[in-house]
Amino acid sequence: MPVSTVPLEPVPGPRGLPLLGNLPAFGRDPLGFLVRLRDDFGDAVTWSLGPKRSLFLCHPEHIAEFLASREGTFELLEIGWAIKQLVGSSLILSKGNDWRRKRSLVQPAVRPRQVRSYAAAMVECARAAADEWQDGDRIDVRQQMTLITQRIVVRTFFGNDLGDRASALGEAMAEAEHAIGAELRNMSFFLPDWIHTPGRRRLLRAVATIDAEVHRLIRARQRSGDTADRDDLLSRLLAAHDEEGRPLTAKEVRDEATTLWAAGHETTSTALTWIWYLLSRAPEARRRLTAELDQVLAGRPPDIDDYDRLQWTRQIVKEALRLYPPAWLIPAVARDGAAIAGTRIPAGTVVWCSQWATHRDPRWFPDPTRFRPERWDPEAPDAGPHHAWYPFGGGQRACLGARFAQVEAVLLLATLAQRWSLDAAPIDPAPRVGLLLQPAAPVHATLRRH
Ligand code: HEM
Repeated sequence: MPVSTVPLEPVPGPRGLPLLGNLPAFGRDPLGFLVRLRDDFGDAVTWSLGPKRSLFLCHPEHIAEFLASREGTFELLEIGWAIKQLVGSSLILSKGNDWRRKRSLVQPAVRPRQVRSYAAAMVECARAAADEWQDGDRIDVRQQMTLITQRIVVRTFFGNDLGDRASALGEAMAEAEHAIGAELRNMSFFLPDWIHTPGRRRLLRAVATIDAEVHRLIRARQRSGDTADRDDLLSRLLAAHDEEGRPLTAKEVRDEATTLWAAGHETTSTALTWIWYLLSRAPEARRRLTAELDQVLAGRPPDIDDYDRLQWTRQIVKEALRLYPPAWLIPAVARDGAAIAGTRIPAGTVVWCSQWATHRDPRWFPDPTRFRPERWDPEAPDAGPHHAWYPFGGGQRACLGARFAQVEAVLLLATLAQRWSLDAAPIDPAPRVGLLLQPAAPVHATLRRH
């Protein structure tokens, strides 16, 4: 585990209200609040979220050490009833040995070799969408990107088994995600579990549809017994065995597949929405993108071997993930013995770091609010220490789908930008805060065929 060489000297942050602490200020403008903590107080700021003592970390070395120690001296912050309904007891909510077992069983389904086998489906789904577009059409970018990432999930996770049930499952998933987002935004996660608001009832109905569909697919696969011959994610999960030879149960397979779906498609479609928005305002970056696609692909569709060759395309994705990281906050609760840079953190303290605050820190990224993919040029990098960029988190609990997501974003951008130019209308660049950082208003773009 990396141990920080930068001393940790926590200082008190802004004064808060009795009982509520800084919760109202945080609730009003979470992103602005965190940036003010960083600018006005420094690298390690204590503040309070209701009665809970919190510590906000801003220095990349402290953040790296914090992320790396989470499976030892920190534990997950409980995030409530709604997410549990969707993901059950999946690895994302598990701890200790249970988490280790599940992570090791799920990992093979998304490791780089496996992602290679999903790449063709990613490109096909993007091409199918690009075929449906018409010159001059005005599209809702997020809606279109979500449609494509949903199709990719359906294909790469379940093969072609879903048939015409794909849209029912997709709609149920979208409904469940919407209900969870609303629960977080309305702060209803503070309500006791037994209170079923209309939003919670909608969530339960959507989850019932998801359960029925996914269990139907699992039973069909188990009956046909052909998981070894198939390359989709569901087959990989059904074929996985732990060290003692135990497979995942059907319920565990359902929980992990649903988690990967939920964790994996809206994050990527959000990232792509920001990418198109940023490219619309960066003509030089677009020109370089077109030139790279012409030179590397010469009119043919991209494949997985192009991923490494599409250097500028990857830089665009990386820079967009810096400026608008879909996941923007990582909390964990200190246990006995927690320490960072040798300084003890009292048990029960909620420790936070925020990709938004670190990625926009001028010490690590000069001119931090500007979209400059060239800062990632391999010959002349102009970006801070390695850990100053962490859209996928870090340490043992780092995003399991980071490779999947990056390959998907690069191949989708290449496939679509090869044929289409998107001119997005300006919107307020400040994002809307929810589980993910979304554009505050729909991003509408006019399509122009190359
Ligand atoms: C741009 C897209 C994505 C972003 C920005 C993103 C970001 C993140 C972040 C920040 C975490 C928490 C990491 C930590 O606590 O250190 C995470 C966890 C996770 N992500 Fe992603 N993710 C993306 C795409 C995906 C995809 C495509 C999948 C699956 C196919 C996925 C599956 C997961 C899982 C399973 C976890 C939980 C890991 C664990 O607790 O052990 N993510 N992701």
